[in-house]
Amino acid sequence: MQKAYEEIVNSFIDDKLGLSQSFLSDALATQLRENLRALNSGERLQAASIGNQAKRVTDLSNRGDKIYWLDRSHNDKHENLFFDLMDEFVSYLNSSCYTGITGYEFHYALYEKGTFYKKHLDQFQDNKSRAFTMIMYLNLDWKEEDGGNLCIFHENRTQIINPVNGSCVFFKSSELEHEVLPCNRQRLSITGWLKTN
Ligand SMILES: O=C(O)CCC(=O)C(=O)O
Ligand SMILES: [Fe+2]
Repeated sequence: MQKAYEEIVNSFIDDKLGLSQSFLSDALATQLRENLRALNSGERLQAASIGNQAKRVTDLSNRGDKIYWLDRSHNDKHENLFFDLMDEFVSYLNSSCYTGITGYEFHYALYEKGTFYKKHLDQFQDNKSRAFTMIMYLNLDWKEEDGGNLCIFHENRTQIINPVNGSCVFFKSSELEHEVLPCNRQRLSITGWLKTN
């Protein structure tokens, strides 16, 4: 995994946007995709909200994905393998880049056809604990006509990311505004935040 971690850190240093095309193994991506599909079939996903605590509201004009928080207490073998990978990545970041990450949170996200997430920043105004955003994609054979690109708004250009299976993006949650364009087919991912105190 060291190579994927280095790819992320090097592209983050160069460009504020860490990127690896092969962060999740095919086997783990397949298992997580199956988990997410099963949760969706069992109607376990919830409409995502915007805002924090008391200000939390569902607002489909801004955000149409459905989510489910991962947790080690689910005792799901594949979720736990995912957390093992995140623990390893956080140790790598803290030891090689002194990032001081003390926690994290991750949710599955499913965008049905026609849904999107308008331009936003991931850090809440009243809580700065989200230091880095990570997004990992679980979509096989994603094509241009499927839409659903992640647009990253840099100072003077927009970077377009395809939500390709196993790939990962990583950026500072307070820094880069971003948007998910409308999807023309179901779009699956895991999104999370690495936190500092
Ligand atoms: O799925 C993506 O590409 C981005 C998701 C996102 O911006 C978020 O959940 O905050
Ligand atoms: Fe976001």
